[in-house]
Amino acid sequence: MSLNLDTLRLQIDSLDHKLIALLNERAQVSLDIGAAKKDAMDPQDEDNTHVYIPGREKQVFEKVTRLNPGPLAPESLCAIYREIMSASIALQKDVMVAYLGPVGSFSHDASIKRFGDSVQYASQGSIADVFDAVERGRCQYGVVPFENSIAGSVVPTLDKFVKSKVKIRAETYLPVHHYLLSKTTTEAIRRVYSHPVALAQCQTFLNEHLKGIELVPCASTSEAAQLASKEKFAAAICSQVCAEIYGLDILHANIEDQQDNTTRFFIISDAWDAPTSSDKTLLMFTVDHRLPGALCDGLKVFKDHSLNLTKIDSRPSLLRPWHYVFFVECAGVHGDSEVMNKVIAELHKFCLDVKIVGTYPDQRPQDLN
Ligand SMILES: O=C(O)C(=O)C[C@]1(C(=O)O)C=C[C@@H](O)C=C1
Repeated sequence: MSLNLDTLRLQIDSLDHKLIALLNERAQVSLDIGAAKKDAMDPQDEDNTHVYIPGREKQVFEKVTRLNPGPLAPESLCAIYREIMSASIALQKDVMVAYLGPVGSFSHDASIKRFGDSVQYASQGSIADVFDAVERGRCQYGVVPFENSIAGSVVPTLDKFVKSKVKIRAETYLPVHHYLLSKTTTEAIRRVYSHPVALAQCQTFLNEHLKGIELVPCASTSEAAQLASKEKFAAAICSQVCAEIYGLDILHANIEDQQDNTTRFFIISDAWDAPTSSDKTLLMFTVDHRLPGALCDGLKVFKDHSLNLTKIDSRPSLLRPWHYVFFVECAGVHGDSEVMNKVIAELHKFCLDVKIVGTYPDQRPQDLN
């Protein structure tokens, strides 16, 4: 038995030898890719080289899943590759990612799942601060929540897109499970902290277990946990990891109204990336309310080009009173394509302030496609 175990461990040692050599060989190629990317840039602009290529990463994950003969679970192999590519990014360039913090927020989780452990992260106090960090160049990438499957659009993110110059470079979907954390018992809670979008996802639970208790909106779910940890009779609705980070007890698990609760995040930056085999594009335009049927005419442009709409929303324009900005996302088209150029030109006939907010590889989970 013990001889067998020793022999098997020798086999693992020998395989690790080969794995380490191969991983470093891959890392060397990645460094060469980094140098090639820099070479392709204007020397004045080298600092703006993009090392994070979401379309290429999607291809790598698809390839790895396809090639996997087992017994490794596909999720395990993808997690390993997440870290391989994270290290690859860090070798090519120091990358800083802004997220809505503090640590333990769902934005933090989404960021780590997207960029891995080898890049650096900068916690921000609000969604607006994430946009600012990217716009001012303090961070090359930022991660912001865009919409939730129960609570709908995240309004501060939509409103920032109206004024900001940042572009959407990638999207990512995160399954979201909420926990009620506290230092006291459910019966003794006097106040519940959380992000308004998280509170909206737990209406049924709150009505059943904490009816009439004061609900305090916060900038993030992890800030809620931080605040609850400083009070004796407070609780937070947040992620499970906040229990350990902020020293709170788990009183109730999975308290969201629907178990398939999912939040979509955008990775924002100063530029989007080249087309892939399957992209989506988010556009924004203002409708001239003096023209009857202007919105209808605007939407017909997408129909005329056989573009499937995957999201539509509107917000007050913030630039002109009683004008509305419409956000329209369409699938199967890249922002730099000829079709999109035609769509933009036609939209200009009925709409004001037409702009592409971003274009990114379609990352919808299989069951949403
Ligand atoms: O293909 C590239 O452009 C790379 O930089 C290589 C690589 C990888 O390690 O596979 C690393 C980072 C990118 O986000 C995508 C892929």
